[in-house]
Amino acid sequence: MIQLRKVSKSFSLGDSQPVQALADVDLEVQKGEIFGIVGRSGAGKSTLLRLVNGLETPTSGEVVVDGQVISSLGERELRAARMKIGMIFQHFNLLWSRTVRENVAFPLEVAGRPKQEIRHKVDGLLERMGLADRAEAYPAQLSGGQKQRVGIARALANDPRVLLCDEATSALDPETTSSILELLKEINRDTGISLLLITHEMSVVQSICRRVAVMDEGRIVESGDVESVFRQPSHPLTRQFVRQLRVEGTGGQDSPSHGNTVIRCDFPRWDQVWKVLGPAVSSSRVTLRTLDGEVDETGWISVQIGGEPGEVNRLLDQIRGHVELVEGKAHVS
Ligand SMILES: Nc1ncnc2c1ncn2[C@@H]1O[C@H](COP(=O)(O)OP(=O)(O)OP(=O)(O)O)[C@@H](O)[C@H]1O
Repeated sequence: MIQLRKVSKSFSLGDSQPVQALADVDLEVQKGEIFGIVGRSGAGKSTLLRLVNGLETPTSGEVVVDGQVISSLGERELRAARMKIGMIFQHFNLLWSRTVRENVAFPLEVAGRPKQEIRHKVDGLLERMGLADRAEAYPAQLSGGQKQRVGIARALANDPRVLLCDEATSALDPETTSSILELLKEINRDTGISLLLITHEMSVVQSICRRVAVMDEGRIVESGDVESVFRQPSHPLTRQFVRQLRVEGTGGQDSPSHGNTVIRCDFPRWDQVWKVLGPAVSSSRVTLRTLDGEVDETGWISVQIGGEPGEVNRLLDQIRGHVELVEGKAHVS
């Protein structure tokens, strides 16, 4: 569905040396898959997304979306192609002077759809996003999670084939992050839309992606199935990311449901962490935050579990199936 073939992008800044944001990137996102790209700040993730929706053109190489070479389309064709590529953002990018309904209607108005069709479509999307009763509210009157739901509804308005997610949960607390990720999973399941998301949070990748690519200095340094990459990370940067397994919360101000459950896990080897916690996290709506410890150095990590109490208990029950869990301590032998 999305292909990058030998894509490089450099930016020239006056007389200084050009900045190489992407170098020789090959990437393929299949139809209906959820693909994650992780990397530190400046790795080139946003540039990659901007190339996919045609906001940037590559210095060399080719970007193909749904069979169309995005990088060589004329202005009018590009506008039409962009309608089939939805995008959601970390800071939502909503129109603040428009109501929820008007925000979602906006891309349909731009596409010149008839009024009646717009009304019908927007009603359906608001219903689907659980926002029907907030249709006449303004973005400033909504919570972060609700704002992102408006962003998602707006991105889906023209029935795109691809949804690009730019750090879509980075500004949200752990519980809201879980609900937004769950919603994205459902949308992917129900519509078969392909999702390409960029994030610096491995927990996001762990929760919803099937495959992942790790970027560093404009290059993809490792990629593959999430499970195998997490189990046996080969690049030092990937190891660092996997080791973190960290959810950046809201500046340490945890909601009550994110702060109550802390377990210390004794792991003889790093790969056990993924083996035990990975499947449990994938099948429940929880987030994990590593508080302390390094498996390689201390032999344990302490993990704070966030989410609804029922979901947290479900995760603990699943862990119990694999490890001995005694008074907040899990042992793997
Ligand atoms: N329009 C631009 N002009 C000049 N340099 C740019 C431009 N856009 C990006 N860059 C440079 O390209 C490199 C990659 O930036 P990019 O924003 O793609 O990284 P990123 O991984 O998304 O980082 P972050 O997570 O901080 O957003 C950086 O060195 C950045 O300064």
